[in-house]
Amino acid sequence: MLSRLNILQCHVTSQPAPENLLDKYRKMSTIDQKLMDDIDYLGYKNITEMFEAPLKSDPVFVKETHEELNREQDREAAVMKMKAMYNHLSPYFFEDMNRYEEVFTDPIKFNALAIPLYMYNQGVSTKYTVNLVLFYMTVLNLGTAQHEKWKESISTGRDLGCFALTELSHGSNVRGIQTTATYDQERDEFIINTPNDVAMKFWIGGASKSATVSAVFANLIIGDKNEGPHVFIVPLRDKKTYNVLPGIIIGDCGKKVGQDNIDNGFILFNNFRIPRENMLNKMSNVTREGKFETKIPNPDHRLALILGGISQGRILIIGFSPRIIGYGLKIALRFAAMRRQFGKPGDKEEIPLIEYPLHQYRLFPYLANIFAFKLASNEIYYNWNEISKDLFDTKAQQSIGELHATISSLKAIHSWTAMRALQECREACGGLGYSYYSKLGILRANWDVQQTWEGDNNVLLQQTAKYLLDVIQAKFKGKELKTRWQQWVSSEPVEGAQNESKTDEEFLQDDNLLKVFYHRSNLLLQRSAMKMAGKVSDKTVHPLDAWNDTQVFNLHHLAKSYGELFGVMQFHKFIQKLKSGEIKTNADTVEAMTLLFQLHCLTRIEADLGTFRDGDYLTSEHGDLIKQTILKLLGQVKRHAIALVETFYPSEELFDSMIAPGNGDLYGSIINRIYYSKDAFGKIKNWDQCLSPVATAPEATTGKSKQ
Ligand SMILES: Cc1cc2nc3c(=O)[nH]c(=O)nc-3n(C[C@H](O)[C@H](O)[C@H](O)COP(=O)(O)OP(=O)(O)OC[C@H]3O[C@@H](n4cnc5c(N)ncnc54)[C@H](O)[C@@H]3O)c2cc1C
Repeated sequence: MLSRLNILQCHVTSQPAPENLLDKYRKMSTIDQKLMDDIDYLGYKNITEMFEAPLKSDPVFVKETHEELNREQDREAAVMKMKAMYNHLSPYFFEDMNRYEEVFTDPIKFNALAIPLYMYNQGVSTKYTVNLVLFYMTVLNLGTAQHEKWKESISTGRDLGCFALTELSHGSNVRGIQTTATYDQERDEFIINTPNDVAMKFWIGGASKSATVSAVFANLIIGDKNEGPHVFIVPLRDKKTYNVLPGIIIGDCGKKVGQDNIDNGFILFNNFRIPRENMLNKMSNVTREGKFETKIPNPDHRLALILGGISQGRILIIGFSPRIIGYGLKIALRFAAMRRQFGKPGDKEEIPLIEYPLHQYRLFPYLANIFAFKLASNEIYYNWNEISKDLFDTKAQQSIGELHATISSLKAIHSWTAMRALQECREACGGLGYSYYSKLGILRANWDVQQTWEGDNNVLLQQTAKYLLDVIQAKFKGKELKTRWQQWVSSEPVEGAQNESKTDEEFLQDDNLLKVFYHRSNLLLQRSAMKMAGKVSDKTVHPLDAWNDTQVFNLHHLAKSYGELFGVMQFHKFIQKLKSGEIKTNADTVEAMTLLFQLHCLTRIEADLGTFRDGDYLTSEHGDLIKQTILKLLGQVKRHAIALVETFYPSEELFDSMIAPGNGDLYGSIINRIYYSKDAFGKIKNWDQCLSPVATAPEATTGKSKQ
């Protein structure tokens, strides 16, 4: 067998050194890194830097595309990496034990903390967040002083936590779960039980191999009364032997299509006993005498609050979506700058992909999305602390409801868009995008589940729609609701209204573009409300059927439009501050942001032109103007595209893609990586069986065939 060395010696580089196209495009614009950092880290870049240091220095964190592990090794590695991160971070946290709460309850700080691990490997980061956000935060939000020891054992790494809500037969419908926690007054214990196979806890991250303790959702049973789902801390494994405790069965959910380094498991409880103190009892409590006490008497409201307390996972998805799009785009746009295909006859060089309007149209709108999404998530992060401190205050339920409805819509819009963006980036890099070493496939496969967990997107949008209907109904009744973000809701009929701009210039004004989005959301909200009212007034129609029958083309569309409107509102606010000089930056950055704002609005309008044309709010001339302007904007954005993506996380040292090297040597990077990949020059293991004749093959006739 020819050794790698022989091959490399035989290899002759005959290509002249190509022009460094990446550098050429990079130098076309100067983007203000400080402003980009302000948007990204909201003043806490020092936290991000502290948490990325181990990724650069500890050899356990080799670059993802340089590892080719089987499933068990991959899972083992994920736990070890998580533990390594714990160890590296411990000095920061243990210097002041309040830091855990401070960082985990503040999404701005938590976002800054989580970015490095998340961009390094989504699976490792998930392991970390299941333990520290889902388990720890559940105890923090729903527990009391008696549960402090669990917070301590998780934060010191003496326990690994998991979060067990979903069952095999119930995910979105949490009320439908069947696991029970029955109070046994005689022994002052709860008996946790899985009544049948389909009620087994399923998909539980970390359960199958590593978690020692779980926050379990179960129906609280006292006597013969079911008080609905509550949360209980249930130990799972003996910490000396790591064996599953008697009375519990745990297994693995099998291979997944992404994040397969997480050991998702199923759990069955066979009358497993826990002390009464293990019930998280901030909202409801069971006394020694077996009396149920609750601060929130309405069981639906109670469950909503229990679930509301764990929305941190959702707000992380909202914030990570633009960052993952940024990673994908950094790969795809650098590639587009370096990769040439086709050219005019007689031209010496072929054309770089980034010059093609079609390529620009596929990728640049996602560049615009990034800013709309980052600004939208920042608005949520800023408001979260103030609103969530009243999470369990019944008087603050209007603002909690608004926050929840907005988060629900943004989680859906952002995670869906990120999924489409990663797919487009993959395709935009052609066959080389399909290579594992491009990293695009890894990002996409790992991202996919974000659309489903932390609340399925389509189900979450129903909650947004429900809130918006409540707002307009209150308006119709003349009630003034105190809202933060719903000033756009109008009870004046908008059906049949036309956009008021008189000229093309007026149409393209920032304020007018924002109005276009206001109009769409009002139109969809008023139509949905009318349709619902019509159905509900028909007493033969069950309210649930009325609700479901109003989803398609109405409520679902409305909830999505609100998420888009929210992003446009935040982007608009930001642009006004840039233009007025309230935010100071250089001319290139102002130009880039202004172009992207317009591109964002116009491509979103173009994608839903049918709705805007409905009732002639926009005319066909508007449609033409929008398309022509998009084309013009694409050409203008090109000059900023590479400079922009290069401001995004991660830095060069941690950036991991064979097809987007920062030095501009695309083909050198690919050849180098492929030549040195495992088994690049070997032959198939059972090669002798490849050529063994199939059982019924006739005798070899080579050389004897008739001519
Ligand atoms: C990799 C992975 C890890 C996970 N980790 C955990 C974990 O650690 N802990 C945990 O508790 N759970 C976990 N989950 C479970 C996850 O939260 C659920 O999968 C999610 O809530 C969706 O529930 P489901 O799978 O039962 O889907 P379903 O609720 O069955 O939904 C299936 C489809 O039906 C649609 N649908 C449902 N209801 C309606 C309706 N009323 N109207 C219209 N359409 C509807 C949904 O939009 C969806 O497309 C994990 C899941 C995965 C895949």
